Amino acid sequence: MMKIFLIGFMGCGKSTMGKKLAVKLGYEFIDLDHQIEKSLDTTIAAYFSTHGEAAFRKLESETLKNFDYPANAVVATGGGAPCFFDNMEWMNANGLSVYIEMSAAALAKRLEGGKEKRPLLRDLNEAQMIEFIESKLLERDVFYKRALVTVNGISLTADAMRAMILSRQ
Ligand SMILES: Nc1ncnc2c1ncn2[C@@H]1O[C@H](COP(=O)(O)OP(=O)(O)O)[C@@H](O)[C@H]1O
Ligand SMILES: O=C(O)C1=C[C@@H](OP(=O)(O)O)[C@@H](O)[C@H](O)C1
Ligand SMILES: [Mg+2]
Repeated sequence: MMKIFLIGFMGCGKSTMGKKLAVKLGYEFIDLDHQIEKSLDTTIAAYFSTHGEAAFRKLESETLKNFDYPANAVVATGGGAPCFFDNMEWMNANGLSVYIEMSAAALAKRLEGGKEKRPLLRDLNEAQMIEFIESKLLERDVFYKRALVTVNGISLTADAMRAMILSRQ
């Protein structure tokens, strides 16, 4: 039984690489944000604007801890998940956490086209984006650094992730 939790800032590739890694490992892929949207029958952006971030964080933590995981799974978490409640400790106690690390500048480039579905970014202009990412990354890095494995998100491949993970088992 193995659960791999992918963590890292918005845009580092948790959802994209998670799907590919799951195929490589023959594990199931679970995107916690998609699970939350499915259970709410609305988007995270819409939920944020009607209920606020605190309500979302509660729901996120409950989904993370109470999801009926298959035996072997690659789990893409949301970028804020490790930074609230005891979520990071829970992940480390229940699986292998993998931090996909990237610089603020590289993240800003990646996120240019993906702002709309991310409520924390959608209202920011280009200058505000880089400023926000820099300060938020600094604040969150202390949580991300508790991951059991760290990989660099630039030119990351599913094969490289697989090799890194298998070497830890
Ligand atoms: N390894 C990668 N190389 C290049 N682009 C990537 C990579 N991983 C993700 N992307 C792109 O970056 C953007 C954000 O990816 P996504 O998987 O949604 O990130 P996250 O789930 O961590 O927020 C998407 O446009 C995706 O196509
Ligand atoms: O960093 C965050 O606080 C968030 C990241 C998002 O997921 P991605 O990291 O997959 O974009 C999503 O959970 C929500 O918009 C909040
Ligand atoms: Mg994602």
